[in-house]
Amino acid sequence: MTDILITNTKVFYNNILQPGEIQINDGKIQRIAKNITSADPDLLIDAKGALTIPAGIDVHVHFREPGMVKKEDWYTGSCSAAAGGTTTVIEHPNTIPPTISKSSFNEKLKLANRKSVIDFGINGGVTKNLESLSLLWELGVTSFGEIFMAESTGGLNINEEDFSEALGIIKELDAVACIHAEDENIRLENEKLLKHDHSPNSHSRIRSNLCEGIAVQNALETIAEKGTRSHFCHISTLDALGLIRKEAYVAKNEGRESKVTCETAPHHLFLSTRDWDRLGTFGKMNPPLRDRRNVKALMNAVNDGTVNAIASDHAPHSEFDKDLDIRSAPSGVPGVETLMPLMLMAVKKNLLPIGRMIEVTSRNPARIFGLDTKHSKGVFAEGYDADLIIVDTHTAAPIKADKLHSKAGWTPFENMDAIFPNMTISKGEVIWDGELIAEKGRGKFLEGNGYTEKK
Ligand SMILES: NC(=O)N[C@@H](CC(=O)O)C(=O)O
Ligand SMILES: [Zn+2]
Ligand SMILES: [Zn+2]
Repeated sequence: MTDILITNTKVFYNNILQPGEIQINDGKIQRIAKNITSADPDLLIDAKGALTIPAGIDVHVHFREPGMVKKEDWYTGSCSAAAGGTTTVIEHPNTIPPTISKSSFNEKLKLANRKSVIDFGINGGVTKNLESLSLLWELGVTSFGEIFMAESTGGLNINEEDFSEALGIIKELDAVACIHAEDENIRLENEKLLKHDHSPNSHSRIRSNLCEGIAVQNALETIAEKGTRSHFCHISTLDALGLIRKEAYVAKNEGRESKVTCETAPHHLFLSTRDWDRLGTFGKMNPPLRDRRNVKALMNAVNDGTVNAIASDHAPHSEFDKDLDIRSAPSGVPGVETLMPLMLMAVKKNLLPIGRMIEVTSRNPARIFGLDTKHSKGVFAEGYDADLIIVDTHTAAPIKADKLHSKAGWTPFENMDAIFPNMTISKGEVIWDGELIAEKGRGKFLEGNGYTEKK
């Protein structure tokens, strides 16, 4: 008995796009072949020539629960992901309370278990709680961070000494440190210099290219000293890319695997400082919008392998909260639902090949955080989770906030063309087909590598 058979589809398999059929059993991909005649499926999906590719794994989202459910919660955040073709997320710790202790972790886990419609990991926060990191690791956090080197939403930034000590502990645990790399001193200095300039784009100048570059450079020194596997969040500048590229090059020459990976966000790939006029304070995020030179370099870096993953940094804030002076408005933009649609659109525009898109939206995110080996995620092959989307690449349409499912109710990508999935399948279950058909709480917690069964 077969649960699902997808026919009349195209798959990216053995490095080429080709016609195929996919058989799904017990939530897993059972077979991928040209023709599967033996199956007797419960559900036959005729894709009518559309593409079937791995669903997104978004390793950087903020679902705001507990503490800020007016902005988002685990149900709306995960529904938003599902409707945009993402079936796995890793949620970051700057909630209220922040996820920095056993009790705050358990509180978040309970809420997520009750509400999430997709599978999820939870990251452990790193502040003054250095003595709690090993316990958080045993409780099952996916990785640590984002570790804030500078102030951002939630005020969890830490000083250099704690940063260095934290990386030492994370190395001992053999976990991954996710790093928000901006330099707090440079930020403060620039803020002082620009104290009379309250134009929205002053935010890009306060958190300058140098502000990110210096932070990445300092972090790389600590990483080299401690030997910690580290993942840079939302990289946005040429300067940072240069440093990360160099580290990868040196590692290769020395015949070792680099300990460093990085992600960039769709808002850094598809928006620029030109959008300040259109967006005003709604374009405020950390790190900030960059000029066209940086934006171009980022897409090149996605193609040449320097950028390993695309993650949304989904940071929902209400319109009411955003509608303030540039200094007072909170930083962050929603994006979990538009990540895959924008990346598919980029493929259509020949900005990157489909194979590379699949690598940066599912294969690499799974690999970096061990979701492939431990949880059968992010590999389009027999025996792996059937987390798939069916997309018709001819159906580009403008993004409209009122069609999205986040509580934010707005998007910085309004009216930009994107390709939304016709169908999202999570572990062999159709959870989106133009309508959400996912049961609240069906999503499963993906324990991290340090998880030890409670006795
Ligand atoms: N990116 C942002 O500007 N904001 C994020 C936090 C973060 O990722 O720094 C948020 O949680 O709002
Ligand atoms: Zn951040
Ligand atoms: Zn973030």
